[in-house]
Amino acid sequence: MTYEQLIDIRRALHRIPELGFQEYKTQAFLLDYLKSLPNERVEIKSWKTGIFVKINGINPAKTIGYRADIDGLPITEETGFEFQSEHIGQMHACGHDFHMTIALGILTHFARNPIDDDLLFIFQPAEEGPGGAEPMLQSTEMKQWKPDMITALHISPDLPVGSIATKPGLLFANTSELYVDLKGKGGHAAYPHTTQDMVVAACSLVTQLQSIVARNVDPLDSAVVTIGKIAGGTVQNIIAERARIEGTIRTLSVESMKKVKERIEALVHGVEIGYNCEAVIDYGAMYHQVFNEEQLTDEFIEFVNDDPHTKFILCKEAMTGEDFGYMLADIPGFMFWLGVESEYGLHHAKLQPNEEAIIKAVSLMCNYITFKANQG
Ligand SMILES: CC(=O)N[C@@H](CCC[C@H](N)C(=O)O)C(=O)O
Repeated sequence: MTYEQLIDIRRALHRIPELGFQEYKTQAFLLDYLKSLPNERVEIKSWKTGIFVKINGINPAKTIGYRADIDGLPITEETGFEFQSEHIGQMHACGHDFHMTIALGILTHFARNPIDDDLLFIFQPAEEGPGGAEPMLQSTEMKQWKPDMITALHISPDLPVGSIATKPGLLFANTSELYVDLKGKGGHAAYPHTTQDMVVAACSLVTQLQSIVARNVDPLDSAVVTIGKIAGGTVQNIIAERARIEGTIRTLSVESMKKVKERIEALVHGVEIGYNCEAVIDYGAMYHQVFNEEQLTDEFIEFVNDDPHTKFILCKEAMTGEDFGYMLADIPGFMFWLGVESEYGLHHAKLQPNEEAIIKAVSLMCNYITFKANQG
């Protein structure tokens, strides 16, 4: 595929971001493109709003897997691009338009130039939530076509174009969403003594939650408790009967996740008593940590280091979450960052990843997959 074709695909996908398990237009776009490929060796199976694509090898000894996530985020885009999102309130602000385009670029190369091994491309819905990797892993399609190794990339706005970063072992954190619904007794703004104000209770809870990382987690360990949304009340002169906070928890170990949740539960219970209200906690979706298999990752690092067009950066683990962690817990493989240098970061309305990174990633991964297939 040419540079221009890749850019056209990325921009077309960028226009139509959709939230988890609602990726209907995205799936239709991908299927349309896939059907245009030489079909002697290509098998396609839709799974919910995702897709499995198998490219049958000439003399397969193994199956190499490659996963791309396909969902967008509930953010109103502010890039001002001519190809800006057509879906108000939704944006590819985590680079999944890049991820899909790169996967299509690699896949197209091997559909036209088959190699010995079988290849499995996975276009996975709902990475941002509630999680598509785990159910896809359990699907009959995956059981039938299960790869022997698997890889995936994520764009990194912090790194320069032409660079790749990863590390063996732990790369991304364990995650859990967090929702707390508070219910008290609302009433007239002028009679607070007859009510239990859930705006005040929610604000107090958010402040108290900050003490968990500061005072309950070992400073040499790491954790994140972020509240991304707080909502409550109706108008300025009614005391709120209900409030809701929404957040996410990140830890580097399963034990720390357990401890952080215990502290959250204790603080929420304290708010129930202190503010005379009812509280319900829901942990929503939880993601397994991303843990890179050592041998394959070391080999990939060596491969990248030998590539004169790519700079390798050994990175630290990040508090990002990725449900690709479920696939890596079952199939040997690794994940890595792709440098796309953007002034604005992931999950920002002005994220502007540099498109030059797309063709570089396609070329690197075509070479890597060929190298793996040549190992027999
Ligand atoms: C790569 C990335 O940004 N992933 C998301 C995964 C979100 C998981 C879940 N919805 C949560 O918020 O816990 C991330 O925010 O790290």
